[in-house]
Amino acid sequence: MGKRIPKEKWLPKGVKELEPAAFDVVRSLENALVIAGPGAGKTELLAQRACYLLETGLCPSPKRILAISFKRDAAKNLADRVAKRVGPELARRFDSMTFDAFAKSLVDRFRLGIPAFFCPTTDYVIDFDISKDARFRSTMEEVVGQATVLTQSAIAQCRPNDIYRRYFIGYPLQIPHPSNRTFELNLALYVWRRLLRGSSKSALNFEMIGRLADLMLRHNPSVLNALRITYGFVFLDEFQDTTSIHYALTKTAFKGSDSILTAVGDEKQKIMVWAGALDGIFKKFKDDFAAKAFGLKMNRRSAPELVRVQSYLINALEPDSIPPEAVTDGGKGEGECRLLSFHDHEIEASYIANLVHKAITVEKIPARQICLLTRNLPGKYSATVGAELVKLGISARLEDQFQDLQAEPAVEAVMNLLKLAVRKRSPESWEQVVDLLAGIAGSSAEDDTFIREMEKRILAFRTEVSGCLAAVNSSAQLKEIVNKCVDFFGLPSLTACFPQYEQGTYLTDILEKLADKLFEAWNQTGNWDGAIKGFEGLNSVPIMTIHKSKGLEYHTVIFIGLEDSALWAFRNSQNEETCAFFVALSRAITRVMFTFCHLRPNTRDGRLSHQSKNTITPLYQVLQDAGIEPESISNE
Ligand SMILES: Nc1ncnc2c1ncn2[C@@H]1O[C@H](COP(=O)(O)OP(=O)(O)OP(=O)(O)O)[C@@H](O)[C@H]1O
Repeated sequence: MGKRIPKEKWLPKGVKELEPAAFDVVRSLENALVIAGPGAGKTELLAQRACYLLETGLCPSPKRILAISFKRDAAKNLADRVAKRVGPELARRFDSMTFDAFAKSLVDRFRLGIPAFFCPTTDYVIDFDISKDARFRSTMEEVVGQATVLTQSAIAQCRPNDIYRRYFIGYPLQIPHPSNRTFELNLALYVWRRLLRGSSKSALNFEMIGRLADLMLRHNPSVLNALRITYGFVFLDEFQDTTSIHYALTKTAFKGSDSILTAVGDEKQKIMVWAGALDGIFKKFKDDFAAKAFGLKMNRRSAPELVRVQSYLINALEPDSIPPEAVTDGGKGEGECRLLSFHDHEIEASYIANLVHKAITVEKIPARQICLLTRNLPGKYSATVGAELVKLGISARLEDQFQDLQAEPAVEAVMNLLKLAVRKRSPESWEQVVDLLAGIAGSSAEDDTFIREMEKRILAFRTEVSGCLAAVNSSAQLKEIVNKCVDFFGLPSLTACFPQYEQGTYLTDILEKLADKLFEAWNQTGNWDGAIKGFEGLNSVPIMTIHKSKGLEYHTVIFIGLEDSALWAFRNSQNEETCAFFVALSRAITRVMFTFCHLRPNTRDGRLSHQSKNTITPLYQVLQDAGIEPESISNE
């Protein structure tokens, strides 16, 4: 175990300095709310704070830190940053997960503490479609006749979305149910019951799981107490996107406790309103948790020119806010923002492909650092560019199929073993495998006897897997090897370390996906090293939606389709589409481009359609105010 660092001697890790306000938050022992713009270092601040609390002993064993993020890759990213800095032993007390994973872990571990009416079966299935209109209507129809009031005609009068919004999302579950139930509440309770008990396995979505976790905590003071004692510190990243369900759970879990909460967020990046992000969440948090507010003024991500352009948009979104300051000696260059206008998507594709090619071959920017962004439907918007890139020998891939998968700890564990089997040297994988084995054995990765024993095991296993990989010629065979890797750690041990794998078929599903994707990559490259790199996307240009790009950053960002039809929900300079545009703009470190095509295949039937930019004129206006004029690019 490393030595404790005295509080006054502790210094930030891996960065030269922190803004004074950020340093104050890192060392704060009261609830805090950090509101700051993109690239201000909010996530970094949380990572530093975790190091501070763990290394100085302010979060002493067995106390833990709970960090909640919105996306699995963001949670993993934060966990990795902390582990790298404090080492595996201290990092074991840093639990970084999504809200959904947190709620699910509570439901899975304390399922029997959920009052009987709402208690799901152990093997419940996750069903993302429950709330879809037609599906919810048919579940409503399935409860016809279960109570005298539940007649077909009465149910037909109810709108599925209203019932779902009011009683699945908006209504804190209660036991006993109020006696003066309205018809709608009655119906909703029967629908809950149907989903919980209608077949041998309950069907739940994550919103329902959030509600059940909240209910369980409200009914089990001992579990609530244990949770509060365990988590002395709680971090909430991307707090602007907190939904009513997430917030209710946060309040039930930690309001009035001794746990110290740190929330960080940016109202201008609020792009989850469609998913239920709460209005006025910062004020609610400040009031409910008596949190002290902090602001950060730097933008440490983007080059000065980009920070300058961003400040015009910030002014449109939040006229009263103070413009951010750029870091000028950050080695990012001056920065470049361009607005490109094309006659059609083919000219656009060839221009972008050439530009990406030049960036990779001449400027030596890694493909992974060049991101193609779209508002929605990235497969459709990037299809022509993708084909052009292939012609130039550049691989590009849709990240949505990989992002979550790669963030899974089981996938990381298996990939580390495969890397050891395929590559002569892979010190990072070696270290991570040893750390995981040490975690499983409850041993120390610095214990010599343990290390020697593990080395022998790993070396023998690596030889065995290496032989198996050489003989693979089907995805089924690869699945067997993947399972072998899981057995190497031991399934029960792995699930004990990562309780998310205890319930249902989740682990099997992700391991199957891993084997399929890896096999696909092997088919493309013909060798296992290439397949691993292909799976990890190390040599591919990532393609994703703005939502998937949250929290990420790239040297170059190319946003395809700054058009009315892509940003169809745009209403004014302060609505969610403007925030989405802001997120896109602020992902770039050095260079950002937005494209417009007069003719582009529409996303419904692929026919060429005329595109307009009338509704989103205010966005163009902001760019123009910043001095960014459209460049008309013709076919050369
Ligand atoms: N104190 C610092 N010194 C140097 N670099 C920093 C510092 N803080 C953050 N960074 C770097 O700046 C970039 C942005 O940091 P981070 O992702 O934490 O910002 P953020 O505020 O969470 O951004 P966003 O809200 O846009 O996702 C990262 O590359 C990070 O490593």
